Amino acid sequence: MSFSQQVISEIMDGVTKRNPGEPTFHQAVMEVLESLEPVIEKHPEYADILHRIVEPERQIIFRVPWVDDNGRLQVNRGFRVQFNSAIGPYKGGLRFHPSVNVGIIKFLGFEQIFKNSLTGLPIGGGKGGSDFDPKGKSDAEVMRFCQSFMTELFRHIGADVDVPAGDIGVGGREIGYLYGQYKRLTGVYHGVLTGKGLSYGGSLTRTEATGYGLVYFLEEMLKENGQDLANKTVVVSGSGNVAIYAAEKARQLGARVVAMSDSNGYIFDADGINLATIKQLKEIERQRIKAYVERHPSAEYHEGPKGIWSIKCDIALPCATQNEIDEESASQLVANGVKFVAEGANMPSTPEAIKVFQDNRIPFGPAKASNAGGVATSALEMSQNSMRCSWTFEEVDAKLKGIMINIYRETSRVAREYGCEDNLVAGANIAGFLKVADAMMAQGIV
Ligand SMILES: NC(=O)C1=CN([C@@H]2O[C@H](COP(=O)(O)OP(=O)(O)OC[C@H]3O[C@@H](n4cnc5c(N)ncnc54)[C@H](O)[C@@H]3O)[C@@H](O)[C@H]2O)C=CC1
Ligand SMILES: O=C(O)CCC(=O)C(=O)O
Repeated sequence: MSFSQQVISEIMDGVTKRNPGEPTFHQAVMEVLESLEPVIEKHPEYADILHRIVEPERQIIFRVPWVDDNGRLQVNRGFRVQFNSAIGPYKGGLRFHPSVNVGIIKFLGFEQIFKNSLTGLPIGGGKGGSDFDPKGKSDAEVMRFCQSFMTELFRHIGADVDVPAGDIGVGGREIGYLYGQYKRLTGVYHGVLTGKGLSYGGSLTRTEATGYGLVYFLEEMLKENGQDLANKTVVVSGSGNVAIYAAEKARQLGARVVAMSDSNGYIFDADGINLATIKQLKEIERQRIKAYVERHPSAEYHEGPKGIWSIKCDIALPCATQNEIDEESASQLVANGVKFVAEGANMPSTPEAIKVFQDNRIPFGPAKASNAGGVATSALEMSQNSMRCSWTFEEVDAKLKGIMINIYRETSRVAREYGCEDNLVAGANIAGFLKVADAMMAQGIV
C-alpha cells in the first residue's frame, strides 16, 4: 500500500467509525479522498489537512416547535453544519424534506466546501435544514415553521459568519419568512440569507442561476468535443428550481427537452416539454407533475421517477436528488446512446453509475463543478448587498457564465496536471481541495 493509500484508508476508517449510520456522508468523503491520492503522493504535507477537513468545525442541532392549522403542537429537528470557514463565511443552502438527518446535511456541507472553492469566490462550506415537509402545508404553517426555525438559527449566522440560502423545499417563500424573522429578532438589515426577493436585497438571476450555470458548464463540455446544444435531445430529472431553469436554458440554446420528473413519476413529451406549464404547476400551484398530461394529452405520464433514465437521449441532466442514477440506470442511458451527462443535483449519481459513464468515456460533469452556479450567484448577491447596489440581469448572467467557463477550464486543467486527463470528478475535487488546503495551512492548526 502506498503512503497516500495508507493515509486515505486510515481517514476513511475514522470517518466511518465516528459517523455511524451516515452512508451519504461516507460516500461523499470517499469520493473526494480517492481523487486526492495523486495529490498526497506528490505533496505528503497535505495529509494532516485531510484529517481536519473531514471533521465539521461545528454542528448545531436544535428543536423546532410550531403549531399547525388545527392548533396541534408539531416538533421538527433543525440542523446547521458549519463545515469549513478557511476561505470565507460558511455558505450553503437549507433543505426542508422529511428525509433530512445529520448525515445528509453533513454530506451536503462537505461537498459545499469544494464547490464553493471552485467558484473562485471567498465562501466557506456549510449546509442546514430540517426534517419538516413543506408539501401539503398551508402558507401560514410554513411561515410559523420558518419563524420557529429562525428563532434558534439566528444566533449562529450573520452576513460575515454564515449565510444560508435555499435547497430542496426552500424557495422564495421560505427565504422570505426566514428573512423577516431574522430581521425582527436582530433589527438588522443585511445580507444574512441569499435567494431573497428582488424587493428586499435579492439578486437578479439567482433564481435561474443553478440551472443556467449547469447548461453554461455543459456548453463548454460540448465545445471541447466539437459539439453544441442545437437539436440535442435532453432528459432533465426533477421539476424544481434547478431542473426548470436547466431545461429553460437548454431550450434557449436549441435543445429539445423531452422528459422531466418529480418524486412520484415522470412525464415524456415527444414535442418538447412545455415549460410554462411546468412553472405554473410547480412554482404557482404546487401540484404533482402528473397534472401535466391533463393539459397536454399527447404527453405520457409514468409512475416512479427512475424510469426517466430509460428514455433515449443525447444528454442527461440529473437535477432532482442524491443517488437518483444507479448502475442500472447509467447502463441503460449508455445502451441508449447518451453522449453527455452533467449533474445539477448534489451527488445524483452513485459511485457505480459514475464508473459506468467513465468506463464508456461519456464526458461527465460532477455536481461540485457543474452546479456551482447557484452558490456563485449567491456570493454575487452578498457582494451587491455589501455594496448597497443591484446589478442588471445581464450583468449577473455574464458573470455567472464567466465563472462556469472558468470552473470547467480549471477542472480539466487540474485533472490533466495530476495525470487524470478527462476525469472531471478528480479535477473538481483536487482543484477545490488545493485552495482550501493552502488556506488551512496558512492559518495554522485551528
Ligand atoms: N437550488 C439551488 O440553488 C441548488 C440546488 N442544488 C441541488 O439540486 C437538487 C434539486 O434542488 P432544487 O431544485 O433546489 O429543489 P426543489 O425543491 O426546487 O425541487 C426538487 C425537485 O425534485 C423532485 N424530486 C425529489 N425527489 C425526486 C426523485 N427521487 N426523483 C425525481 N424527482 C424528485 C421534487 O419533486 C422537486 O420537483 C438538490 O440535489 C439540491 O441539493 C444544487 C445546487 C444549488
Ligand atoms: O446559494 C447557496 O448558498 C446554496 C446553494 C446550495 O445549497 C448548493 O450549492 O447546493
